[in-house]
Amino acid sequence: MAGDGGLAIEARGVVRRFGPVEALRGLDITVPYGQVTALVGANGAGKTTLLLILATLLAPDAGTVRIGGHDALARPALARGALGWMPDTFGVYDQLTVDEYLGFFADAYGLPRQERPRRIRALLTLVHLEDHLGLPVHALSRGQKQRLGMARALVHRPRVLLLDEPASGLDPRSRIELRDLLRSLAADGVAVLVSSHILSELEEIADRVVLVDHGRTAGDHAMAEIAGASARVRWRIRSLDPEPLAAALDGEPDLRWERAADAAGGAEVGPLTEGEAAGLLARLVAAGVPVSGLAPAGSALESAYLAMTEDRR
Ligand SMILES: Nc1ncnc2c1ncn2[C@@H]1O[C@H](COP(=O)(O)OP(=O)(O)OP(=O)(O)O)[C@@H](O)[C@H]1O
Repeated sequence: MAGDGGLAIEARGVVRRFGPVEALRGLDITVPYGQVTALVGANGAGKTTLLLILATLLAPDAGTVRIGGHDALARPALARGALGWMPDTFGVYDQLTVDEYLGFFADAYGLPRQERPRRIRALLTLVHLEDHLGLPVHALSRGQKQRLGMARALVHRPRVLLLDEPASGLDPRSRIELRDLLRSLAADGVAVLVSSHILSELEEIADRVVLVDHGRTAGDHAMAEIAGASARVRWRIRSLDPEPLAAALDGEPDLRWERAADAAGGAEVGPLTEGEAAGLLARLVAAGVPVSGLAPAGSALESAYLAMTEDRR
């Protein structure tokens, strides 16, 4: 349970093959309670395979998996009771109404009958689908189905939440709401493990980032370490006149830079820390370059991801 200092997820040496493809090659991961942990990695790195194994929906060929303190391979039913799972594709049951759908899962998880209507209403309110009570699931848009999937994952108040690409079909407002929901679940002690390719969004949601590469864990970092002032990121510099900027950047020893591709002109430099960028800015201004802007280019997590995966391509 949350607060006992135990780990929500602890998987060691997980191997999974699909014929000749070794999707997971001895992967290790630990996920604490009360935090949002992001799972990132290239297409085919093994994220979905890992999430399916953690959700007890796919058996590994080797390794150990503990979910909420339960051995997920020996006692999958106990692990399932502790976890909520939101896959990247919405399942079947399209003919049910929204409340029948949630009622079905409430039944499956053994929620007391008298508690059910209140729980379903609370969940629909939580994901802003309260006006859709009684509507058939197939009448929902993709983003609305995704929000219903989130409600489904939370039906039994799990302490461990596994989400595969939860934001992919969501509009901007729903994304912000999802972010707030995940943060508040983590604040309540829930362990959230979320995979996504939208790194700029993960940067705002996650406390930790686990990088999966070719079926193994290739990095495990606190977000503060990646996105804090000491993190090295790329910077965009704008200048009223691009030529003196280019000349000054050419004169900087060891600086990596290239001209920015957009119409506004300017350059992209780095990766540099905030302090190094400030020093560069001071030198450019002192050299008379008409600098009109300096800002991080893209998200810090994107920069860190590119740096971490650079020599693995
Ligand atoms: N059912 C399957 N049958 C055969 N190969 C599979 C199966 N599922 C996954 N794989 C292979 O295992 C590897 C890992 O796939 P997985 O879906 O876990 O990657 P991913 O990191 O989730 O990728 P993406 O970011 O594209 O969703 C890939 O090479 C994939 O082709």
